[in-house]
Amino acid sequence: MPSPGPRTLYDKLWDAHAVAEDDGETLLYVDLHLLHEVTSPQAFAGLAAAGRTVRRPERALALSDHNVPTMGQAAGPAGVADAAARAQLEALVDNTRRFGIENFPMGDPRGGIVHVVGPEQGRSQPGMTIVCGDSHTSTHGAFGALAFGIGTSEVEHVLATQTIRQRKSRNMRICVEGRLAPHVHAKDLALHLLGLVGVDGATGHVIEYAGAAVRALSMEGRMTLCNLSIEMGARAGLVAPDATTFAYLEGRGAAPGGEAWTAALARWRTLPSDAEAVFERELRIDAADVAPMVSWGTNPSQVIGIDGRIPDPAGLPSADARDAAARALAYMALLPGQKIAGTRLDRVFIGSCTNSRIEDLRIVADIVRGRRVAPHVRAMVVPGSGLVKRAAEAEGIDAVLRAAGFDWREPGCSMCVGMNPDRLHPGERCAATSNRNFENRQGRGGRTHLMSPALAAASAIAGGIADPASLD
Ligand SMILES: CC(C)[C@H](C(=O)O)[C@@H](O)C(=O)O
Ligand code: SF4
Repeated sequence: MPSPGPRTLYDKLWDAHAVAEDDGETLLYVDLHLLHEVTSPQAFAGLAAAGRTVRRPERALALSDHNVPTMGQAAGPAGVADAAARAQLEALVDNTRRFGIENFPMGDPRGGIVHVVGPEQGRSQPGMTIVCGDSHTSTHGAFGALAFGIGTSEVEHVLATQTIRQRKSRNMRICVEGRLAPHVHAKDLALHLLGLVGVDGATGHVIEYAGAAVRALSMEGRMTLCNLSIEMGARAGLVAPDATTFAYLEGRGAAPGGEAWTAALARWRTLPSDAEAVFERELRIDAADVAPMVSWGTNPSQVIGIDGRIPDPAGLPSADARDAAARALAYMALLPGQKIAGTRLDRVFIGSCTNSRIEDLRIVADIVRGRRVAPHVRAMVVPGSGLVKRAAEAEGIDAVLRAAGFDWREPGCSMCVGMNPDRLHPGERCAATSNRNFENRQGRGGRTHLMSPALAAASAIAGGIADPASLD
């Protein structure tokens, strides 16, 4: 049932996919179902046990990313030492073969992190509904697609029916006017917004990012921004499709070609929110107020600018916030009032579905070219896909990184999450370009500071948390 009157981008996506209503819930048609090895084995097992088939196998794509080691991938799943990881990787190969789903297995050059590969292959397109058993599915909203994470039982439901039950969220718009300063990137904007909105401040909402500073972002930047929407509690993040979106998609594998491209463009141009559309919540910020950001705590809203000092829990408004901050500081081994810049690091991790695309790696290479990683730091760069890796190698980025002392790895989630051999040791402090700094996430007792690739690169060189401007 189309909503009456002017509609937002979200309303339009919703209306175009609603196939039935029941008791306040809507059954939405799913255009693209992305799968990975961790949240799909039970779904396939359930499907097989019920004697069901996959309704539209051509609308699914499977990737192996969380469990894969980032060295020696050519050996395939059989070469994975951890038995549980190996079983999940092998199950994905078997299940996709059995049900006729396209799969880029471990070691396939087209493979990599699901949220990097979908867009790269041209599978993620404006106007679509996209789901995956993974919270950071919000990334694909950068294309003007309604993209959100689902649970394993829902993965089974989508496999069987190509639909998903949903309750409609409220519309929220974040307008970012003006221009980001030099060395300030989409990641800084996302962390800045997290600091303002909080980790559950956007619960029950779908956020549309708008304004001149968002329009000026590349597709890579928009993906980084939408990726972190889930950390604010939002159901999804969205950017209206425009010339930047179309230029990124034109000629990409699965993107429409010829007359279908012209028809798609005409359709996609109708998607942006109507001028009179109403958003239940609006937030406006000036891009010039966004500093290079760093997290100091154990959730991604606990952030400060690179020139800032660690906050004093005693100054926080509620008992809960004071307790959370005190606990975070104890875990992170940081003191109130301490400057964040200069905090000594053991490790640097550049990668993850937040920041492992070619543009991210170019930024890193530009900063570290001709410099050396500090001797006490172990730094690694993990491209988001095999194709990002190849593109970087064709540009000589790998050579620049290796010469600076970085480890250059094969694609995967890697040290974003401790599900593969790339982990922090207890007590190690790491600058990371990923999206979650939860306790023990990068390895038991590991301490994570979230930041942009630019800051992570500068920090690797300086040996402690550093502003790239300090190297200029
Ligand atoms: C393993 C997976 C279910 C999880 C997610 O949903 O986000 C992971 O990708 C993460 O980033 O924590
Ligand atoms: S890179 Fe990290 S955040 Fe992204 S899907 Fe993998 S584990 Fe999740």
